[in-house]
Order: sequence, then structure tokens, then C-alpha cells
Amino acid sequence: MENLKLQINDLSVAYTPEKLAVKHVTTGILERTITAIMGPSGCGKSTLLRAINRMHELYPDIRVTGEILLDERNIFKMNPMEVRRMAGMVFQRPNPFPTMSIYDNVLAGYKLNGIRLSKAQKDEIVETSLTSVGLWSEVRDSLFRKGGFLSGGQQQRLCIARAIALKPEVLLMDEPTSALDPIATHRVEELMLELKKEFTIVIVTHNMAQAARISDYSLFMYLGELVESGRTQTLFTTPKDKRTEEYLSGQFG
Ligand SMILES: Nc1ncnc2c1ncn2[C@@H]1O[C@H](COP(=O)(O)OP(=O)(O)OP(=O)(O)O)[C@@H](O)[C@H]1O
Repeated sequence: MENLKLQINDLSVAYTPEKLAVKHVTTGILERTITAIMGPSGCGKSTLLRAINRMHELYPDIRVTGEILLDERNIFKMNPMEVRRMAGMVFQRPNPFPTMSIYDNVLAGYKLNGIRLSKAQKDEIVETSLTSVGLWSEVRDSLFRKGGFLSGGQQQRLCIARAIALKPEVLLMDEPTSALDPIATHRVEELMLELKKEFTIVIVTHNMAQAARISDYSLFMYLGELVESGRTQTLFTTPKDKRTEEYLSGQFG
């Protein structure tokens, strides 16, 4: 039996009073699966993803109603730092901290959270996290250099290492491969399949082929609404809603 990791209940998000960017979304996300959020530009994918770690609160006028339960706890009643520790985020453009070494980048979440670690603990976390993303052998001799010399794909894997270093429950990925070339994209996709053994992954993607390749479940959004969700294979082969079918067959997007 798969366990529910996230339960989203009647979630609505509005940046401005006159328009909901996310409209009454209710859905569950299972532990140790990859769930892809798909849909045309502006349909609310990133807004939904960001709400899961309360990043939307960076916009002061935003209004949120409904609830999100992470391991059955309402994230809106938790300390935001704890929510962000439990739900790590990886963005579209690799964004390692440019002034920090590779070593410090991996540990940045601990520093931000004010968690003190011994040198041995730090070494262990850096090595395990970089090994998990397949970067250890590539950077073990350059740990104290800044990451600027890394390729785009390596930088993105460094950002994933930074997110998993905090041992989150959920990994949120907002179009994590859209700035990468096909080879680097393939590596990140392989990595995601490896990481789902340990983490629950939610990915926003414009790339339907990518969603089909890597996700177990898919959500299709349109104009802020969750139109349809289900097993990726089922959604792709027998969509129930006409809008899903039209989107998947490339009629809009
Ligand atoms: N900071 C903001 N202020 C006001 N409106 C916003 C803001 N960010 C997003 N929106 C609006 O909210 C809606 C949903 O945007 P969102 O970025 O979540 O969609 P998306 O599906 O992720 O789009 P894309 O695929 O283009 O990234 C859009 O209508 C967008 O214009």
C-alpha cells in the first residue's frame, strides 16, 4: 500500500482579488512517487507547487484558502522554515550560490536554518548528497572551489544535492530540466527515478514526453483548475476530459 504524503484540500490562491490563479484544487500525492503537474502556460502549475512549501508567502498580497497536509500536518499551521526543510525546492535555472564553494552550497540549507554541525557531520552530508546526485566523483577534488566552472547540468545536480542534503520528505521541482541540454536532461531524469526510492517528487513540466517518461501520476491543470488527475499511463492513453485530450494531442499549449 502506498501512503499519502501530501493531501491538498480545496486549495485556492489569488495574487489579486479579482482572479484565482489556483481554483479549489483537491488532490492527494502518494509517498515515493513522481507526480507531474502539466498544463498550458499560466494555468497555475508553479503557484500550486510553490504553495506546497509556502514560497507564495514571499508575495505579500497573496491570498490562500484551503489546506495542505504534509504527513497529516497542516503546513499553514507549521513554522515556515520547518515546511521548507520538509519540502525542498529545485528551480528551472540552476541557482547555486555563486560566492559559495561547492561544499558550502550543499550545506546552505543547514546554515539558513541555523543548524550547527560538526566537521565530520558536514563532510558526511556533503559526500552522501553529492554521491546521490552522481557528482561526487566529478567534484571531490574541487569541493572548495566555487561552482561557476560546472556545466549547467552539473550545477542543477548540485542544486538537487543542496535540496536533498536536508533530507526533505518532498522534493518540489519547477521545470528542472528546461534550461538543460538533452544529455543533462536525461541524467537528471535518471536521477529523479533513483531519488524517488527515497523521496516523494512533484515536478512541474511543460514537456509531455518527460511527464510520460518519468512520472507515476499526473495532474492536468487548465486556467487554475485541476481538470484531471490519475496514473500517468491512464491519463495519457484514456483521458476523461476533452480539455486533457486536446492538450495531450497538442491542440493547445
Ligand atoms: N507574482 C504574480 N503576481 C500576479 N499574478 C501572478 C504572479 N505570478 C503568477 N501570476 C498569475 O497567476 C497565474 C498562474 O501563474 P503560474 O506561474 O502559477 O502558472 P504556470 O502554469 O506555472 O505558468 P508557466 O507554465 O508559464 O510557468 C497566471 O495567470 C499568472 O499571470
